[in-house]
Amino acid sequence: MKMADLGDVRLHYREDGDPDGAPIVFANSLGTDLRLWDKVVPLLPKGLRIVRYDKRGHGLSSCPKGPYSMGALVRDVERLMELLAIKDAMFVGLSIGGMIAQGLAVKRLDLVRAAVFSNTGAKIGQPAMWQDRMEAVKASGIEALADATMERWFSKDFRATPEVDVWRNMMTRQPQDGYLGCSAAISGTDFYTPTSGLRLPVLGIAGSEDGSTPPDLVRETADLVPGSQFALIRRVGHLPCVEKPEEYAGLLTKFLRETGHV
Ligand SMILES: O=C(O)CC1=CCC(=O)O1
Repeated sequence: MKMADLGDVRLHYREDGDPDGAPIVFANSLGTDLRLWDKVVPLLPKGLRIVRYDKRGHGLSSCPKGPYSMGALVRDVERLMELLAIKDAMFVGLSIGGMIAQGLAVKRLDLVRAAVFSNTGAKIGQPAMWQDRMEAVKASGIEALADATMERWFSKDFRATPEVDVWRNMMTRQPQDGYLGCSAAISGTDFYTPTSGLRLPVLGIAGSEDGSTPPDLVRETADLVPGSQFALIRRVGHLPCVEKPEEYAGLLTKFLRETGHV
């Protein structure tokens, strides 16, 4: 376990693979921590430097007082990558992690050589929806959102398995202030214009049963970047890396090869 002290925040991160290999950085979604990628990491090609981290207010990272801005979330990973001397990475971001990927690529193309916009959007939901969600959490805790969230995160088949409780517990055990802080950041983000200016290899990944960022939104977001690719994983919800890790890792491996990372 490693902790990066970035001044106003301490980020928990983990490195796997070859420290001298081509870097791939993973950013996870609202209500999850870096274990989101546990099933995918062992399926990636050997020889990569694999870095994942808990964004502020999540997992084992510190939880500064909110609300957070998307700019702060982007700055956190920018500073983490600088600290770890990582450049030219493949950046894989899921949901809010995919927003962080867009923001980081816009700001620091030297850090991001290629990006995966997984189950994300240039804009996710409407401010009124996020306001309702934040009020429900303030009134009754994250638990109040858990049942509806599992329906967005997972397909019907997966929800019938006992594993769904693992992810439900992960969500409900995130710090409430971290969940609220990141919700505020999503609510305030509209990347349509900046993402349209990006010029780098992009792969959009969507889940056919994603109740949070439906395939059309992911495709529309990837399409903002000329030459981007799009892949649909069938019979999965918002977290395809959990439901179909082999297919997900297969898409990443193909993209890593095409972009010269392996
Ligand atoms: O909770 C959800 O609906 C899923 C989600 C939206 C943004 C994010 O990061 O996760």
